[in-house]
Amino acid sequence: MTERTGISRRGLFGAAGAAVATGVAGYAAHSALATDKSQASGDDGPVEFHGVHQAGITTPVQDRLHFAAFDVTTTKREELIGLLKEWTAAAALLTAGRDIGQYGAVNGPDEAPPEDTGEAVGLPPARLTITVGFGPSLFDDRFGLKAKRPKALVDLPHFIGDDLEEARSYGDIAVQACSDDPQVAVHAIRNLARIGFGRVAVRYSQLGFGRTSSTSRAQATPRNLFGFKDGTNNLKLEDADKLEQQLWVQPEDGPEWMVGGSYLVSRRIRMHIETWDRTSLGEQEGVIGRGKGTGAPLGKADEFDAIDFTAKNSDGEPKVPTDSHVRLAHPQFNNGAELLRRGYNFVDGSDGLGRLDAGLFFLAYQRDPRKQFIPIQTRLAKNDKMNEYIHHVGSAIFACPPGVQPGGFWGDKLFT
Ligand SMILES: C=CC1=C(C)c2cc3[nH]c(cc4nc(cc5[nH]c(cc1n2)c(C)c5CCC(=O)O)C(CCC(=O)O)=C4C)c(C)c3C=C
Ligand SMILES: [Fe+2]
Repeated sequence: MTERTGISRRGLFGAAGAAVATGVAGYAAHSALATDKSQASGDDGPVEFHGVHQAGITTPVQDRLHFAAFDVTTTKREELIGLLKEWTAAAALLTAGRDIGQYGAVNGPDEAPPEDTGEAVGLPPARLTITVGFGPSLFDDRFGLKAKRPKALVDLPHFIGDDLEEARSYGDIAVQACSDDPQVAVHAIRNLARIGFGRVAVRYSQLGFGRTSSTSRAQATPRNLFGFKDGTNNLKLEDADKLEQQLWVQPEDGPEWMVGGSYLVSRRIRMHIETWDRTSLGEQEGVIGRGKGTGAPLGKADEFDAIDFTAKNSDGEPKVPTDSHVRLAHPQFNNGAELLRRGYNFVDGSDGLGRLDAGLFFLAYQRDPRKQFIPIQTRLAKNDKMNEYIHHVGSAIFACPPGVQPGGFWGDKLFT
């Protein structure tokens, strides 16, 4: 497997490039870029790629997303394994803020296409994480993986109101690239797709421009396109015990190759923001079950106050309505089940009917979707008042293996 030989995008002009005579002028031009920090904001450093768990799950949610689902087009198991090895090597470089390949974007021979597409030259790592998952369809007969399919990797049932588009659903392999810089996230997916040419094809991809949750108490809670704080009662990386209970696959769960991994459910959810925007503030708050300004549970003052489901208004009705989103999704009414949500807002142009194609690309990680996403969504699909303003148009589920150890590759234990 390729070692970390890639060229630093910011210190592009050191020893590695000196041996290559071509493109010397290019070095100077990019060197100027490399010292220009104007494109960076906040902590623009790298996130460690290797570890017990994959990065990009509990990592404090970055601002931008490029998500892609791939269909595997080769039928050869060895080619699939080769691809995962190449992807892993490339991802270790990309997340470190380095060009991929030996020569990167601008140091290779004139006669060949550059190994790296180049649009991230001069940009910092911008906390890029790349997270991979395997869909149920990868465990069909093609690659001898049938017996290795985890029991928890179920085909999601049809939920009431589902209006799924095949072309925006499912997929053999998911790649979630998150970064604080949209160009860095897009560069990652583009280069992985390019490496995969002839072995995988992009089935669909989704850009997300604003995070809709926080996965750390150090992060402020962002707002979704309904204008509400989203992610208040999310699983947070500081809650180590809860993460073992609710997020990471445990040895007793099996299969062995998934221990330390997690299951990802993605849902492309259209939000009818034009209708929402004509709805009164009181109605909006009743739909969510929280105040729009503070994010506090109805009847409470602070965002992080506990929700009191027994509190009543003077008319005897619950302050947090029985059909409100937070009531129906709360662990108290779902057998204790929780999710680690790290979804993103999207606006993908308009729908031809005078409405924005806007919504939430919902991403939720969990230990077992049979006990978490499926029962929660079943409840929401039946009773959630929010259903008047949303509909689900894309859906997928993936088994995300544990983290990669140095010298290993994504899903290596699956293929042993
Ligand atoms: C099946 C799981 C969920 C889907 C699908 C979902 C869609 C969805 N949610 C919002 C906005 C908010 N959700 C909030 C809380 C919340 N949502 C879920 C699950 C799903 N949401 C859970 C488990 C929770 C936490 C409930 C709790 O424990 O209190 C909130 C409130 C703030 C917060 O706690 O995060 C908002 C706002 C939208 C707009 C949406 C689909 C478009
Ligand atoms: Fe929600």
